[in-house]
Amino acid sequence: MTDPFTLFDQWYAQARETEINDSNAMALATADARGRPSVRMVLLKGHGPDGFVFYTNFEGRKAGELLVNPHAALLFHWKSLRRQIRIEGAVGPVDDAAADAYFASRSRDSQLGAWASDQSRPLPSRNIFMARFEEASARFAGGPVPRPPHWSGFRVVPERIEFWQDREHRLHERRLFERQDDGWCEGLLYP
Ligand SMILES: Cc1cc2nc3c(=O)[nH]c(=O)nc-3n(C[C@H](O)[C@H](O)[C@H](O)COP(=O)(O)O)c2cc1C
Ligand SMILES: Cc1ncc(COP(=O)(O)O)c(CN)c1O
Repeated sequence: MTDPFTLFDQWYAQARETEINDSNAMALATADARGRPSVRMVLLKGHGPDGFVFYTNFEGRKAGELLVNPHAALLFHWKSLRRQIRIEGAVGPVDDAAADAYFASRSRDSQLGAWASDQSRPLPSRNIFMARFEEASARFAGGPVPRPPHWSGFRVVPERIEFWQDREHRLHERRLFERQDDGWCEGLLYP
C-alpha cells in the first residue's frame, strides 16, 4: 500500500511544474464554536508525516476559530492537472523554533507587514496601514525584524487524505487514506 505522503509528494512535485503560480496555495476551512464554517486561501510552507503547515496572524479570524475549534480541512485544486487533494485533521501550533526560522526566511517588507497588520480587524483607511508599516520600519531600522509574538504557524495533522483525479465522463478516481493505529488504510470512493 502506498502511503499518502509519498503520493502527496508526487502530485505536489507535478503541480510545481505545471501550475503557473502558487502551486502551494490551498483553501483552509475552519469553523467557529457554533460550527459555522469559513474558508480562505493560505500557502503551504512545510509538510510531511507530521502534518501540513501554514503561517498566519494568531489574532485574526481563522486563528480565533482554530483556537476554539482546533480542526480544519485543506483543499488543493490543481486546475491544469485536473486534480484535487482534500485533507482533514486536528490542528495545533508549530513550535517557536520553526516559526522563527520560517519568519527569518521572509522578505524584510513581509516581516514588517506582519507587525503592521491587525489581521481581520476593520481598517479605517489604507493610509493608516501604510503609516503602521512605516512605524514598524523605523522601529526595527538597522537590525533584524523579530517575529511578532502574534505571528506563527499552524500544523494540520491529517486523519483523512483524499486524492481526486479527473477522468472522462465524470468517471473520476477517488483514493481515500484514513489514519488507522500507526498506519493508514486505503480505499476507493464512488465519484
Ligand atoms: C493565494 C493566497 C495565499 C494566501 N496565503 C496566506 C497565508 O499563508 N497566510 C495568511 O495569513 N493569509 C494568506 N492569504 C490571505 C488569506 O486568504 C486571508 O485573506 C487572510 O489570512 C485573513 O483571513 P481570516 O480573516 O480568515 O483570518 C492568502 C491569500 C491568497 C489569495
Ligand atoms: C497575509 C499573508 N501572510 C502570510 C502569507 C504567506 O506567505 P509568505 O510567508 O510567503 O508571505 C501570505 C501569502 N499570500 C499572506 O497574504
